[in-house]
Amino acid sequence: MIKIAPSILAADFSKLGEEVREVEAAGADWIHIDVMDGHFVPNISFGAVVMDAIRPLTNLPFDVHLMIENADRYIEDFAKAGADYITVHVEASPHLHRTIQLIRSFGVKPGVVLNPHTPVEAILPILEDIDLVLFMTVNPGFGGQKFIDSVVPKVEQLSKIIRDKGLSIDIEIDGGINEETIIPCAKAGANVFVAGSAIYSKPDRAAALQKIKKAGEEAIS
Ligand SMILES: O=C(CO)[C@H](O)[C@H](O)COP(=O)(O)O
Ligand SMILES: [Fe+2]
Repeated sequence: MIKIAPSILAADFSKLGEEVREVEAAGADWIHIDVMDGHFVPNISFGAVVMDAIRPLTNLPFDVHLMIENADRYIEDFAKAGADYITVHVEASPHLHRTIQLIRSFGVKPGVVLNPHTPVEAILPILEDIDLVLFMTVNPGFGGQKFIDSVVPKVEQLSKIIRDKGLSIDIEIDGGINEETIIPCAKAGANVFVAGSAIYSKPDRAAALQKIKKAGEEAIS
C-alpha cells in the first residue's frame, strides 16, 4: 500500500487549519510536519505550539520530521502535541539509540532520517528498534527542491535488508516527490511518500495527490 504524507511546509500558513482539512479530504494518509531550527538546517519553520493548534482538526497520523539539534530536549513537547511518528536525523543524533528509546517512552513511533549522502550502514545497529526510515531525496531545509535520484539504490539496499531480516519497517521518501519521481522509489520498496510543493502548489490538491498515489500504486502493481 502506498501512503501519501502532504508536507504542510508548503501550505499557506495564514490558513493552516483549512490546508490540513483540505488534504485530508483529498485522501492524505499522514500529515508530514517539518520542524527546522536554523542550526541543523539553514531555515526555521515552526514548533510544537503550531502542531498542537492543528492537532484537533484531523485524526490523520502526524509524522514529525525533526531537522533540529538537541532533539532530545523537544521530544516530550512534540509527543504531548500529538505526534504519532517522530523521526530524527542520524547526522544530528550523537546518542541515536537513547533518542529512539526516549521517543518510544512517550508512546510515539520512532524513526530515523538519512541525508542523501549518509549510507544505510549508519542505521543497521538500530534497525530492530525503529518503525520508520525516512530517506531524504533533497538536502533538508527547504521545500520545492529537485529530487536526487542517487538515493534510490540506498532504498533498494535497505528494502532487501528489511525483507531478509523479516522486519516490519515503513520506508518513507522526502523531497521532490511528484507523479514521476515516486515511480523509482516505489519500485525500490518505499511505501510512504512526502509531497509538499507537488500538492500544495496545485489549484486542485485532490487531483494532484491522487495522481501521485496512483503513479506509486501502478509502479508496484
Ligand atoms: O523535509 C523537507 C525539507 O527539508 C520537506 O518535507 C520536503 O522538502 C517536502 O517538500 P517538497 O515535496 O516540496 O520537496
Ligand atoms: Fe520533511
